[in-house]
Amino acid sequence: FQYTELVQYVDNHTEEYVQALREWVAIESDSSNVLKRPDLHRMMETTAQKLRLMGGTVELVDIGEQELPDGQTLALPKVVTATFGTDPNKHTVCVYGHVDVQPAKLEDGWATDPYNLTDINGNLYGRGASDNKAPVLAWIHAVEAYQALSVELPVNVKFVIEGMEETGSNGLDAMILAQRDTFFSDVDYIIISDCGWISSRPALTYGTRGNCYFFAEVEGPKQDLHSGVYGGTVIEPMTDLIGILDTLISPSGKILIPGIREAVAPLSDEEWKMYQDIQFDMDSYKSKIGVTQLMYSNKVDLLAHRWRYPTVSVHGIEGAFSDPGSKTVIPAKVTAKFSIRQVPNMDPAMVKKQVTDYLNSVFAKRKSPNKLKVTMVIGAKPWLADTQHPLYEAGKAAIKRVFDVDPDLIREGGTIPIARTFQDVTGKSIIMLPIGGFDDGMHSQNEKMSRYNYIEGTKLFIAYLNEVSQINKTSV
Ligand SMILES: C[C@H](N)C(=O)N[C@@H](Cc1c[nH]cn1)C(=O)O
Ligand SMILES: [Zn+2]
Ligand SMILES: [Zn+2]
Repeated sequence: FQYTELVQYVDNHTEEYVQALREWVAIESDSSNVLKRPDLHRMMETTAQKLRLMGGTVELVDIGEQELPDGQTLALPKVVTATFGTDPNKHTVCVYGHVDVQPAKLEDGWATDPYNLTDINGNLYGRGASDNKAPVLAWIHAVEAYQALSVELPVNVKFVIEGMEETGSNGLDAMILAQRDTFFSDVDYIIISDCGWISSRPALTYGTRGNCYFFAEVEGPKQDLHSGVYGGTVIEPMTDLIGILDTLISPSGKILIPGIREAVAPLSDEEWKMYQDIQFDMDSYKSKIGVTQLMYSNKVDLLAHRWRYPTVSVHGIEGAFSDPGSKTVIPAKVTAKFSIRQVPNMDPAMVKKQVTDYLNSVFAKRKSPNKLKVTMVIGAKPWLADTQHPLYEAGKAAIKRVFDVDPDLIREGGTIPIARTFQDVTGKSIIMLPIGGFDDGMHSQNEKMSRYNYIEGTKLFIAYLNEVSQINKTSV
């Protein structure tokens, strides 16, 4: 294994890698904004072209259309698949990633233009830098380094890169099912690098939470009304909506929807011990996010509620007045967006019923003439891996080689909607091998990827491919 030469190659091409990330970040591939759909299509084509230029067998797979809330349809971004090597004597890994991003606007409070990658003290700031463009590029560059030095790839490498992850991976489940016996038939392992470390120590991730995302719409008068002229005479949709939202979770974080907490798998002694052993500084966590108090004051409770208990988050209210200034209006129709992170043994179909029944019953008690409509727009299941699997041993060995430390074994509080589908449909084992930093600010203002994590992460992927090739085919 020519590790030294490969690492040298990476170090010599750092500026090209940063430039590649700059070009990708410049594409506003926001999957939640229908107006940005042409940019998202361009992002998928750009990704495919990079892989084509490397000589991969590349396809842009049409996954159909998405239906919008107003009944119109919109073409989904195609999924990029690529294959490098088909040697039946080698393992085949499939690297999954996404190149769509969360929304970002300078006026949200970014210090720099979110779509112009900006290097400040070795940190590369830009929307999607960490989530998930740099990790996808790092994987591509890892394969490219082998090719450039004419070092034979130790495993066959496939890629599945999608453009709808941030809105629930619409269309990807069906594509995986359709290609289970073709593209995925020779895949041995799936690797995902779409999460971050928990500290400055590298980590391996063995679980993600799922997510059930809801819209709750309350509709009243036929148009917005002057609050001075009509206030006090109409039953306001916003008051109804805030009233029912306030019944979802208590101030101390207890979910009030009947049946939700009962479904959660209990914390085992072994888990408690694992969390206890993780080095995690509560004070630096607090100072990083700018709060003086957290929901829990001890490490185990905090990590458990971050990773393996459900939570309710309220994200926004469509139709509500939210601009600067002091408009005096009664909005006629408002739609709350909230989500409930899912953990074993919750079931999204059950959660949909529990939430809908509960909100309807709470709303009925208000005896309001307004109309409530509850819909679940995403129902992603949680995912959990067996950390005893050789994939994790390979991960530990690769991290030891590159960083000379033992990794943290962690879970991810966020959701990678497709992880569970990969597991259930293909039956293959999955590992999450993150390279994002603990303070990258994914989904937030000033998201960044450090040069260090990007470049050392590329080396980690190079080393990992070699470690996976050492897994004994008969031992798994
Ligand atoms: C962890 C991953 N990088 C991510 O950010 N996933 C999103 C996916 C999602 C879930 N519901 C809607 N989108 C997330 O966890 O928010
Ligand atoms: Zn992501
Ligand atoms: Zn994300």
